Amino acid sequence: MSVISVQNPLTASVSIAVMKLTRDRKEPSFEKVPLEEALSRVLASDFESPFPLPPFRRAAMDGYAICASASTGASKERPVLLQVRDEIRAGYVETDYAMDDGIMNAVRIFTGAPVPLSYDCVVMQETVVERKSIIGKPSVQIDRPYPRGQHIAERGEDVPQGMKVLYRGAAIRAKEIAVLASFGQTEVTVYKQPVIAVIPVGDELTIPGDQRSTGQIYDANGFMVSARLRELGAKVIRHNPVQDCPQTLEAYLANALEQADIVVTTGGVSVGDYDYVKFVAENLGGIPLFTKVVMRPGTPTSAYQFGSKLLVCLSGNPSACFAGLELLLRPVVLKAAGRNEYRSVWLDGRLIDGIQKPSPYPRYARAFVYRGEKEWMVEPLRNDKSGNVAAFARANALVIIEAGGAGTEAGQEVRFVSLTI
Ligand SMILES: Nc1nc2c(c(=O)[nH]1)N[C@H]1C(S)=C(S)[C@@H](COP(=O)(O)OP(=O)(O)OC[C@H]3O[C@@H](n4cnc5c(N)ncnc54)[C@H](O)[C@@H]3O)O[C@H]1N2
Ligand code: MOO
Repeated sequence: MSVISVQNPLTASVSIAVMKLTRDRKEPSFEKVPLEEALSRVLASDFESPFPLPPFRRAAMDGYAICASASTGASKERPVLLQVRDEIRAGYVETDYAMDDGIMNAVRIFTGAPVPLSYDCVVMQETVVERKSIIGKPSVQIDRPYPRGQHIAERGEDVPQGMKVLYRGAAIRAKEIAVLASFGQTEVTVYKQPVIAVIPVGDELTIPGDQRSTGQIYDANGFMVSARLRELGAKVIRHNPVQDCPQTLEAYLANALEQADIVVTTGGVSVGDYDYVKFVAENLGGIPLFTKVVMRPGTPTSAYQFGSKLLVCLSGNPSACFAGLELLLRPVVLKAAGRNEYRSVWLDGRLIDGIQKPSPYPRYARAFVYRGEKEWMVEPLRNDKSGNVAAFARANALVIIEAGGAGTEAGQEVRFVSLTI
């Protein structure tokens, strides 16, 4: 029989619950993947630049490469005329020219092209007078002095060779892909993704595409949790809803715990006669980490340890499921994926509307946050009942309302967690 009773739950605050869930997550093992498949994965080692960037000295403007000293003393009244000896386009092989004896000259050059070492300055074409010549080479008229180094990007100026540019545990997004591509990488060493099984529980649940009978609803949580976990970098095994039957549930959980690193259930975790999830978890030998969280919605959220594996039981009410997913599951999944920053980031904002919902526990309400003139403005969503899935769409934050009292008034300073990754 259950050792954790309704009267005597193992209660945890949100921060303790997160600590219990994350503390034993070990560094994942790693694998190599092709560059384009590295998107949304996590770097498993620091990345050092194998060569300098830019890899050669290059022009930063379209114009002419000159020796800055050739322009010394140049003015409108006493312009300097330089013969244009050659043209260098982007993609040309890096070359050098021996300076013609005593002759000051220039080369036509374009942005991104290698600047020959004999030249130390690039002048923009708009600032000179270009002189065509019918016979012989064209020339360029310079009528002001230019500084050395102008419009030249030196080799290694952006990134010297051997510099750490990306760090282990960083999420790989488009900009990290750009860095790796810049250094010619075809493969990336990434952490293996955690495998997470998602099991919605409830006799009333059916799935889109199946016939829905009276009294049934479509499973929203299973799809929501699976999608979010994928966004967070997990490999997800989404199960269709399982009935409120202890034997069936036990078979599913036992199997899922074999296949996955983390198993997530939704629903069937409260105090009803047919809420079997906790009972089955204990029957299977799970060590309870907590069976109640000081939060609303999502109070019945529970978690069990099975050796190195975890079972996280989210509430069935979609908003409670959502709060548990963002506040408790997100940090665990990020850490299991190898991310070095996995904790929620709390920001301060100002409520633009009151939330008159008394609660003995801190309330985590869905909200829309936007930037005001000086601070973040927090707009609580209307009709934010536990089961109102439609209120999700606009939410981009969870705002915390302190426990006790009758709720919070407009104008109050509040803390919120942003729901972007
Ligand atoms: N006597 C008490 N009753 C309840 C208590 C309590 O303390 N004493 N707690 C309430 C609170 S708070 C919550 S939250 C719910 C949580 O119950 P469960 O987590 O066991 O969830 P269910 O009962 O299975 O479902 C609740 C609700 O959500 C709908 N649901 C369930 N799964 C899904 C899904 N996958 N997609 C969409 N909607 C889903 C379900 O049909 C119910 O309407 O318990 C209160 N009761
Ligand atoms: O706490 Mo329930 O979790 O109100 O929605």
